[in-house]
Parts: sequence; C-alpha cells; structure tokens
Amino acid sequence: MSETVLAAAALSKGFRSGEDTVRVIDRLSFTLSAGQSMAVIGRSGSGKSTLLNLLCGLETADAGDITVADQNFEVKQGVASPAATCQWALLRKRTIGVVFQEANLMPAMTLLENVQLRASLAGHRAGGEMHWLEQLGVGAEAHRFPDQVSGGQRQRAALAMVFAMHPEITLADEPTGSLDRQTAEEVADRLFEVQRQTGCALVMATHDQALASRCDHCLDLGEGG
Ligand SMILES: Nc1ncnc2c1ncn2[C@@H]1O[C@H](COP(=O)(O)OP(=O)(O)OP(=O)(O)O)[C@@H](O)[C@H]1O
Repeated sequence: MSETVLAAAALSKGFRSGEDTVRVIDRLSFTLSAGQSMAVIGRSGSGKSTLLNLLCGLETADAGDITVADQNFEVKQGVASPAATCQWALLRKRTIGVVFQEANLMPAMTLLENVQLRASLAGHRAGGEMHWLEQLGVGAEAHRFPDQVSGGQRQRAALAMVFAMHPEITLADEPTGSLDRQTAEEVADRLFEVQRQTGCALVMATHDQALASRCDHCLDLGEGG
C-alpha cells in the first residue's frame, strides 16, 4: 500500500457570524497517498478555500487532527501552539507548495527570478529553475515581469514556483479558475503531467467538473455550512 502523505480526521472549522458560529467544515476525514490527486468541490462558500488553508496551517481548525508527511497536528479549542505554528511554517517552506486563486508572484521580479527565489527558500541550490518554467510551457517568458505576461502564463509560473521547491504536497486553489476553457485545459495538462513526473500529492479546489474528474479522488463539500 502507498504511504499516506496527507490525512484529516474529524476536522471541524467554523467562523463567527454575529452571535452564532457557522460551521464550514464539519467532522471531515480523508487520507491521500503519495502521488495521488484529490479534487475538492462544492458550492461557492462550501469551505473549499478554508479546507486548503487548514491543510497548510494558514487557518487553525476548531477540532480534529491533520497529518502531513510524518507530522501530526491535533487541535484543541481552535488554538495552535507556538510549536505547531513553527512546524507549519517549515512545512510551507519545504514540503507543502501552495498556489492561491491569484498567482502569488513578486511583481518586481521576472518569472525566472520568482522561481529561483521559491527554490532557494526551500533550500535548493540554483540551477534547475528554467526546467520548471519550460515544463509548464512558459520558458520563453522567463525574463518577463508578471505584469508583462497573461493571466494563464502567470498561473503557470506560479505552478513552476511550487514544483521548483520539490514539494511532497501541492495545494492549488482554483488553479485554472480565471482562465478561458482552452487555456485552462492547457494549464491542467501541464499540471497533471508535472505532478505525475514528480510524484507529489495534489489537492485542488475547483468548480470545474471536468478538471475534478481527472483527479484520483473527489471530496464533495456539497452545500457547506
Ligand atoms: N476569515 C473568515 N471569517 C469569517 N467567515 C469566513 C472567513 N473565511 C471564510 N469565511 C466564510 O466561510 C465560508 C466558506 O468560505 P470559503 O472561501 O472556504 O468557500 P469556498 O468554497 O472556497 O468558496 P468559493 O468557491 O466562492 O471560492 C463562507 O461563507 C465564507 O464567508
């Protein structure tokens, strides 16, 4: 059996809304093996982004536990200990690559410099960054700044940044959400190809059923709340 790289058990998260707390994630459990992909689908507001934020420690759950690689995070009363906060930061640096809805590139750096920065923050020596831009189909734009390329090209560069850090897990929030159908398919093709090559696990929040159906697993948050 493949090794589990990401798991959640009885994970719950709510947000205050006036007097009440609206529970967005309700006792959710899943496991994901190395190299597998999982789509997170559900209505707008069902908690897809919240779940991704929990899985990389940017939000703290109210209850439940999360296992990333070999590290277990048990949550009690929605409070992360200073040690857990530190562990999460290290995981985001080296183990979990995160691609948000808006491609998170530094505007004053070229696409190549952005990839180089991400790789060096993860502790990799300079050298292979062009490879990742080429793999994602934006090698020709390597020396351009983010505002000199299209949204689809920025999204590919953001994925190249993540793969250049050699993550065990990639979390992508609507990686093709802002793209036209043809560009979305091209970016998705590249994404799955590189994910297969690298063997990293992929969790992707998406509204796109066609994209979700290409993943090994599908987690449906339904109506949410
Ligand atoms: N920091 C926050 N404080 C209060 N409520 C929040 C916060 N973050 C998210 N929510 C609420 O939690 C619910 C889930 O939001 P989330 O962004 O996770 O949904 P989503 O499924 O990703 O939506 P979309 O598909 O529109 O991106 C929403 O009702 C949202 O308003």
